[in-house]
Amino acid sequence: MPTIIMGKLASKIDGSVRAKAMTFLQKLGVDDATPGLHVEPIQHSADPRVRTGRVDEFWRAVMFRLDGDGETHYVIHGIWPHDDAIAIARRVRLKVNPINGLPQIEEIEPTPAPTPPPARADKTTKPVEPLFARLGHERADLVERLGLPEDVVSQALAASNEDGILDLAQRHEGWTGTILVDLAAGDDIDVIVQRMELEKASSSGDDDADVLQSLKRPAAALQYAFIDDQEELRRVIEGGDFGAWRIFLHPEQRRYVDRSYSGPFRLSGGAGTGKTVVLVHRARALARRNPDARIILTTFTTNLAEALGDSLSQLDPRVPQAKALGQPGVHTAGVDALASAVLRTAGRGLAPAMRQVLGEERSTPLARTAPTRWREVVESTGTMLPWELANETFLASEYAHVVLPNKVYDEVGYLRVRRPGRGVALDRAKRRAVWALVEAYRARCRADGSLDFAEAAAVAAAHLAASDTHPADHVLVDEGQDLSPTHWLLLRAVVGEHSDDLFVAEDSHQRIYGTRVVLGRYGVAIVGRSQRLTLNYRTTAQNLHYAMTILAGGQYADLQDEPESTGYRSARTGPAPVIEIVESLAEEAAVIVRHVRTWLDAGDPLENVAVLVPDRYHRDRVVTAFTDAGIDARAVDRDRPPADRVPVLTMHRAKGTEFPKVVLVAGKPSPAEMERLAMLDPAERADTQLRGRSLTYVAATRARDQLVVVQRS
Ligand SMILES: Nc1ncnc2c1ncn2[C@@H]1O[C@H](COP(=O)(O)OP(=O)(O)OP(=O)(O)O)[C@@H](O)[C@H]1O
Repeated sequence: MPTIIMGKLASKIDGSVRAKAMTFLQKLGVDDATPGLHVEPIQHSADPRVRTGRVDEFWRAVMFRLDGDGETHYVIHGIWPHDDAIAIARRVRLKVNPINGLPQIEEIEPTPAPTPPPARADKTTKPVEPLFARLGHERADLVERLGLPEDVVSQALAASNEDGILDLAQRHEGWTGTILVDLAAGDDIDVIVQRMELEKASSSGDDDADVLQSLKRPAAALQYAFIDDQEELRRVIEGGDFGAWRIFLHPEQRRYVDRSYSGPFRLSGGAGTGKTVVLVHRARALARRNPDARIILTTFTTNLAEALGDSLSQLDPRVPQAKALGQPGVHTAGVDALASAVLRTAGRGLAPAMRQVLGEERSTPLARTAPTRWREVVESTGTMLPWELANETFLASEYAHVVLPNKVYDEVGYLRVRRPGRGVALDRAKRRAVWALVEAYRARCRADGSLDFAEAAAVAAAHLAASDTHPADHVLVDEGQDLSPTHWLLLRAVVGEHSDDLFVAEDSHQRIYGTRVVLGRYGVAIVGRSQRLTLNYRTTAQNLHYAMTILAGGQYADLQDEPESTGYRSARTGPAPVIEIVESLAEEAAVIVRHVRTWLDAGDPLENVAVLVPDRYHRDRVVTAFTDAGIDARAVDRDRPPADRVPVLTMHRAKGTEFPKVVLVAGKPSPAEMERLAMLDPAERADTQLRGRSLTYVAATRARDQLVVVQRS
């Protein structure tokens, strides 16, 4: 039975021919002599291995037949109308690049590349030096060390700016385009050689076997996928460009998916760099390696966990998804739901853990304390603390970062405990006063029997640690920057300390909940096992530049307390973001409706367009404005974004989503918020402001192609 190797170009077939292409490839994968397929060589072709096949009376597939490893393989190059297909089949040749060992398609009479318009002679300005010259990239290195084709190098060396290079990269799929993007970002040649695992190919004397070998190299996976079975074939064809993440992984992504680590591993990377894609692939890889393994895929919220579960099913519906914690397969759940599952299973056995963490028991540990409880306590309890400490932001954070992780349950314990990284120093008197408020808080919780979210995770962690049972073999965490200390204690207790125990994806620029955490303080020792992704797959270079300006100047640190770097690049270009300044809420609504209507009139389906707003108040106003304008829109809360309406989401809810076109309402803090900020201690205030910027960054990076930002003057 021939093996099908799908090229990325071939996976982007015209929608009208998908079903027929599927039937053709299915039959080819069973027997290439099946009547009707007409798999035929082409006379006078540049490559004797080239074949065409009949998809229907109009469409033909262009392929290369390789007979290596004792089997027949077909590399599917693309599907075109009959005459085009014959012309293409005559001039293409599949070979191994002698410098970098990767598969390369050469065109004997290449279609002339569009020549950039000549720079207008302007005597007043100096001619712009091309980008690669400015970056110090030289022809010899590009050709002889990276293996880039001569004609591509000539065009790259002539490009005056990043846009020119990105345009060129978009015309060259696979390793060529990826290397061009890296070069435009200023990467060193050696770094690229190492990252892409480029290496001269040694010849075995059998050309077909050599090409097959090159197709198996990690960087070849950017462009070619070996199809295991019919189900996989269907997913590649139906997924088209949007499904590329399922099949064509970057060699770096592939490495993080497959590699084994001796302990916790951390993968950082900006918005849209494919962290979630790595996690989902890794969950599948772990499940395939050991079908009995109990794998947890977790994140901060239930909505995000649902999206992870959906992605896993899209990647591979055959991966067993475990319904409950502790079962074999992949169990996907929000981290607070995991805590609740541990508490539920423990039942009456929880009492010792509650006493250990809180010094007391709670009657209904499955009930969660109202989030307003700290405010009620501050408002109803007299205290000598200054207002910058007697507020819910400081107290909730002190409780979650110091009191609970250290299992402090009396004043003596609190007077002694270390408070690293808390920013605000507390003398003895202030500590006593803080503890009095903690006692008041606990008394109220005792009265209604509930645990708050941070307590629930702490108690669940203590219970597991005491029982010395680990309900998981591998834990994969997304949005790690948002998890609180007791979440980490819980995850550390859920899985034993062994290889591939914890794999954490995070982006400190996207921390929008809670206070910064340093993992090493909660038993998660990453040391030396940490890497970063930098290639943004989602956002155009223009939108990415805009999003990065939101972060400029902010002091961000990662989960290992190191300054977070940026240096992200995008492989796509598009229009510059549009910034609209408005003076009133009414004008804001009118501008939003106008942009959305323009997109819809141009043929965008409703679900391609999303509006992101600061809060629920704005959200409901925007939905009403759409309804008044006769546009179907829907406020998205706990449910998934609808398929047939314009979704309107708060920026918090937008985390983990993406849309081709986005209107972002940047908002302005309300007077009440300004007042709340002014009351905070300077360290807490700076952190709250940093989170605000992160929220806008998260929202701006949800746009794939076009972004409109609406700001109040
Ligand atoms: N190898 C790939 N080929 C094509 N598309 C990819 C690839 N990897 C990721 N993508 C696409 O890039 C987009 C961003 O990926 P993903 O959501 O994994 O990024 P992320 O780093 O988790 O982003 P965020 O932090 O913003 O949530 C998605 O549309 C995904 O399908």
